[in-house]
Amino acid sequence: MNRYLETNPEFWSGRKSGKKLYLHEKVQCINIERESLPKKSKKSFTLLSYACDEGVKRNQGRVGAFDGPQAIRKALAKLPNHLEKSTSLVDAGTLECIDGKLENIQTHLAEKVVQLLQQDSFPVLLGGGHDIAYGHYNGIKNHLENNETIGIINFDAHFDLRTNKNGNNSGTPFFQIAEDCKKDSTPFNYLCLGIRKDANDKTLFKMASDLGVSYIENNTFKTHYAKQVVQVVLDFIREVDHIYVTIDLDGFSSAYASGVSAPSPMGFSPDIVLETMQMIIDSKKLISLDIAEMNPKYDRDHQTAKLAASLIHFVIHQI
Ligand SMILES: N=CN[C@@H](CCC(=O)O)C(=O)O
Ligand SMILES: [Mn+2]
Ligand SMILES: [Mn+2]
Repeated sequence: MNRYLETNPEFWSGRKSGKKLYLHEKVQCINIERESLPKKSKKSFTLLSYACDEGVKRNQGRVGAFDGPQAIRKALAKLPNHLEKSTSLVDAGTLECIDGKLENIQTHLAEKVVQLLQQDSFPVLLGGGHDIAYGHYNGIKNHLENNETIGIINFDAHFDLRTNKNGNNSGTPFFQIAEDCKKDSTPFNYLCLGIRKDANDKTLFKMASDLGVSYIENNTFKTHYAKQVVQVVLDFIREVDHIYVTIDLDGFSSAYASGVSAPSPMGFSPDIVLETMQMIIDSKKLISLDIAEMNPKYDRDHQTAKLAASLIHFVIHQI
């Protein structure tokens, strides 16, 4: 069984201004099984949590990502609110995987994503293992018309193109999407930014090459090589109708993000991620976002949760 829980507004706490100066004062907690999202807002962002580390466990990783969404929410609550009054920020609650039935929660997540997109809200999904991506992508796909194309941009140290012949896990989501694309005769548009040669074996590089995956390795995914990065990203964006962005926190250097299952000592830095995100936002094609692999158990001084919160803060204020 997996279950849906609405968020207790008390989870959103911080400095009190009485003037909505902070996000905890701006956010509205809604039970999306029973209520609709606010209607009159010009822009709308909806946070939805995926509390699940079953995929990490199956992939032999360090568990703890179940508590990731709550750690991000706590950090986000304290950040200042610069959103327009007419913009809504909703916390639509949490899907919890409590019985190990990962495949069910991915289906449930896809249904919820459809629901948010149909109400014209921009989904911000909080993970949870990177298996969040399979449910998330399916929600976007089910919402769109058949002929509309989706480009996936994954900020990650890993391709996550492992086969799911023994079940879905945090290392298989993009392989599964590629297989579905083959079945549906639709293109598989996948760009990975920050791939580590020391964290993906030869079979994964071969799989990426066989599937026509575009990627930039972590030694080039730096502001120093901004020109090259811009070229690759813009070329990718041009070819698709919509962009789904997924940020695996383990792509960041562990100097910034220790709180993950599989840390990257020589991962990327926040500045190149922000530059790339700005480009994606400017394209007006960004349809949905998730942040995956947050694992508070290994976080130092809440730095990873704060980094995740700052990334979300950036996106919701730049769109
Ligand atoms: N989502 C993470 N996937 C990585 C984990 C790597 C590791 O455990 O070291 C992967 O399967 O490649
Ligand atoms: Mn990763
Ligand atoms: Mn990943």
